[in-house]
Amino acid sequence: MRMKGEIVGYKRGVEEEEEINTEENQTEMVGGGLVQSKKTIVVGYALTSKKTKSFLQPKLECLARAKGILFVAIDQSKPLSDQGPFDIVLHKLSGSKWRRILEEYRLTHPDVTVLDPPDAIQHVYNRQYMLEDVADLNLSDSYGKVGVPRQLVIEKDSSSISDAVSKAGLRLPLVAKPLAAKSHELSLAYDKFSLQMLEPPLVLQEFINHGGILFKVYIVGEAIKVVRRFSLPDVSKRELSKNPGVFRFPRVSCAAASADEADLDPCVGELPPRPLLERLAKELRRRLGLRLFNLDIIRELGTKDRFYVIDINYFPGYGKMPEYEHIFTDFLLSLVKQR
Ligand SMILES: Nc1ncnc2c1ncn2[C@@H]1O[C@H](COP(=O)(O)OP(=O)(O)OP(=O)(O)O)[C@@H](O)[C@H]1O
Ligand SMILES: O=P(O)(O)O[C@H]1[C@H](OP(=O)(O)O)[C@@H](OP(=O)(O)O)[C@@H](O)[C@@H](O)[C@@H]1OP(=O)(O)O
Ligand SMILES: [Mg+2]
Ligand SMILES: [Mg+2]
Repeated sequence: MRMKGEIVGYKRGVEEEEEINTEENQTEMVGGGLVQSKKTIVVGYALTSKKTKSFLQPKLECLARAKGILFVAIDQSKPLSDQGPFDIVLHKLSGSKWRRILEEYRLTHPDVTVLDPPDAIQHVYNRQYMLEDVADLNLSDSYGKVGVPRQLVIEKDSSSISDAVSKAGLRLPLVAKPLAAKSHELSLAYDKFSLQMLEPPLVLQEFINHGGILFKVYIVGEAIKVVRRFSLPDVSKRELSKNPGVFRFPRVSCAAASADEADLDPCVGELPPRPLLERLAKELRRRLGLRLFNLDIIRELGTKDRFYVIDINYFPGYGKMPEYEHIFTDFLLSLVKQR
């Protein structure tokens, strides 16, 4: 058991350090310098080794330590309640066994913040439901309109896809995405005949021309950070008629380079209006019950303010988000303050 974990003797004056207003927070003068002893915030993490490497970079751990936050790896071979005690549990692991462990832990440790609830994460791991809340929200104000592309779920039977597409009135080209959001093999279908080559279960989504630029909107609690990435290029009517077939992309988004420094047509590269994103993020945080996620948003080509959310990812690659170490540590501190 951790005895009221404390960092003792930490010298103030580190630029990034912030005051933590907890009762345990004490300061005292020692040897002429202001030395602080305060409660350490212990964050247990259960992440894949890939995620640990990309997320838990030295710059994050260093700044966290300076702010009194300690990251501790969760040992999956031991009972969770025998570890810690944690103030926060950060996780992104798959499997029903892990989900059950976490659910039980949440019930027996209501004072620990589990980021995020397993059920809420499962909801966005299925592309059938992932965008439902965005569609229901139907956000439209003076800053713009946010929707989702029309889509159709195909559970099985590839021979029926063409009929289902006609019946639903979906327009080609269509993006075919595996139903499981953690699978990233995408296809672009240019003609109806080729649709039978696709392998269900999948969602078929209308492809929206967007000038080849995508906005990644990273959300960390109340904080929002937007970056530009290169995306799939537009498909012209001419191309559509001349190139029948299905084009497969093993992992489109992974290869997508940052477009923040690119010389872009302002009509394409201009970031979505901040107030619109603030409203969208606030609503989705509440409706999805998540605090750590990102949205892939595109602007329909030829429009100024018609946006589509095409993907939502739980605990995305924050290591690629500018200033993530500041944003993330501030967020962790705010969680403890709120309590
Ligand atoms: N409806 C659409 N219209 C236009 N382009 C799209 C559409 N859906 C997907 N794309 C393009 O395909 C890429 C991958 O799609 P999506 O983001 O849904 O896949 P993903 O594998 O879940 O990505 P990530 O790695 O972000 O989780 C997008 O980044 C975008 O370039
Ligand atoms: O690996 P990366 O750092 O690129 O992060 C990606 C992350 O992979 P990881 O969490 O498994 O590492 C993906 O998660 P899964 O779909 O596999 O759950 C997904 O969230 C992507 O959207 C992230 O890319 P980003 O959207 O931030 O560009
Ligand atoms: Mg994506
Ligand atoms: Mg995704």
